[in-house]
Amino acid sequence: MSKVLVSDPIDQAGIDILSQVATVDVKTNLKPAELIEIIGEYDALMIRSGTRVTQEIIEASTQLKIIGRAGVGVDNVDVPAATRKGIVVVNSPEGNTIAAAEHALAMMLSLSRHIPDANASVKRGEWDRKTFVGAEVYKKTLGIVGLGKIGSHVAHVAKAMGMKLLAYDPFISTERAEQIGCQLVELDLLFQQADYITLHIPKTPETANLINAKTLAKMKPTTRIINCARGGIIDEAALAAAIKEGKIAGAALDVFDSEPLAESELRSLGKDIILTPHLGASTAEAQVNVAIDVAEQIRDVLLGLPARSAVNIPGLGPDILEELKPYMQLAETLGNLVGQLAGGRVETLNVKLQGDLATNKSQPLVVAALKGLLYQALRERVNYVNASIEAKERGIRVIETRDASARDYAGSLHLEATGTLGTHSVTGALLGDKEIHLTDVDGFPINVPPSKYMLFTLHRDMPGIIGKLGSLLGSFNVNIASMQVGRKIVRGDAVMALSIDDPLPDGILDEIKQVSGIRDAYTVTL
Ligand SMILES: NC(=O)C1=CN([C@@H]2O[C@H](COP(=O)(O)OP(=O)(O)OC[C@H]3O[C@@H](n4cnc5c(N)ncnc54)[C@H](O)[C@@H]3O)[C@@H](O)[C@H]2O)C=CC1
Ligand SMILES: O=C(O)CCC(=O)C(=O)O
Repeated sequence: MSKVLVSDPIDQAGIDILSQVATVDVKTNLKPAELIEIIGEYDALMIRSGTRVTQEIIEASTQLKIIGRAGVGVDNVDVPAATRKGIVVVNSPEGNTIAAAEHALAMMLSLSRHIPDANASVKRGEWDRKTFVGAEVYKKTLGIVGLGKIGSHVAHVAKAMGMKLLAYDPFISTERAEQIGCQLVELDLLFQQADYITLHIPKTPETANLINAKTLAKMKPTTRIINCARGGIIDEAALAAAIKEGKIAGAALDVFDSEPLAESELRSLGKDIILTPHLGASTAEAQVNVAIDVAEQIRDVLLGLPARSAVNIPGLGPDILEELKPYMQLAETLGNLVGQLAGGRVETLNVKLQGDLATNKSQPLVVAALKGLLYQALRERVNYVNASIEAKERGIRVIETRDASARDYAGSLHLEATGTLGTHSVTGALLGDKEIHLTDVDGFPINVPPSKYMLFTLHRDMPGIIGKLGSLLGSFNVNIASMQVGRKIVRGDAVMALSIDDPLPDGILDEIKQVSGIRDAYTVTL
């Protein structure tokens, strides 16, 4: 019989499902070394946010087939390490949506009416009606950052409370925002106008410290901020200072840079701040939902069936999966790349399956390309199951074509996306021992393996331009790992693809675009 380790508190409904097919051990509060010691015995691991599944733990496993996260965020799992070992990672993308949205709304109202402090004062035996005069949310402006599942539900309820809704989400179309009753605006305008700001975004390099001293300075002295998304999106020291100095009115936080929250200035801000210990998903209903959702997937995978919300490996039959697996990664990488070249708000994605890939069996590659395209917006929350639905909800038109006659490589994939930065295309194939290569960018032939940080330029093919770009990057201490130029005719237009060792520091892209002969420049992180 298979063995499942449950290392965080999980609702009994989940344990009951697992027990149908496996011996279940519930061992919570394990230290990393203890988990490493015992993980070799288990076929499946079920967690919430308390267990950090590091590369070391994954490497110590010998028969682990699946890691199930009873919740949304899989940021406590080293997903790439699991993928390398062929371990499926699943989550419950929607099981706690309502719980988290309601927590954010409860935080907004509690903060406005000082409920936690008023309650504490009555319980101390006081009757103070002056200190706790609050503010109404009716007719106030709510700025929603991140209009995904939770942000949309918050919008729905806030609208019913008579609030005016502004939203910022670079991956959502204006039409979709309007359907939800929100006006899509730029972030600065939202910061300037909102009376309440609620965050519903993943923590990514782009969103880390999004609320900082500079952005706090743009807000009104009456603004209140709610964060039930992820710690680290707010610079906590800057937030504490802004509240203390009266630059904003207050904040309600459920998540923190480091959890549990240690010594912190945030604790000393009285009624202007509410702190809860990551309770967004902690409702009886959500815990039953996520436990059942994830336990069912673990049960299915242990029975050899596909998982419905796999974050990393699709739920395909083993023979198809074996054949397509290397191409799935190619499709995801190209989707991620073309999405960034086209700008966040992609309207159309053309996927052309070429050569040996021009068959019906390759259809999952279209889904993989969409998963890659949506990665910048949804991170680990996009999977092979929800990618098409998420794309549809975002108004992305997907056009799929096949060309068996394209024979430059055995099989290749051509993606073209139209977004805020115009129309861009990339082609890729697998070379040698299945290494991914970009073979074309915007119609210019190249041959480079993609790397984590890349810079692309469209320029005139003329003497000295490569040197100028190299010196400019050197002056900012940016190290070039490799560089290749693709051109169709000598001294015509050309594309340069550079792999760089680190992300491009802020502001350099604009300087690159000023270099004479360079028409455009794009930077991507893969
Ligand atoms: N406090 C808690 O217990 C819980 C917290 N969460 C967290 O709440 C957050 C939102 O979750 P969902 O709504 O389910 O996710 P979702 O994936 O449905 O929505 C996230 C939205 O953020 C947008 N986004 C991505 N990058 C952005 C950026 N740079 N600026 C603005 N928008 C951006 C995406 O386009 C997407 O629409 C996640 O961080 C999740 O981990 C979720 C459940 C419980
Ligand atoms: O498991 C929990 O309580 C945390 C929920 C959460 O943050 C998530 O699902 O992303």
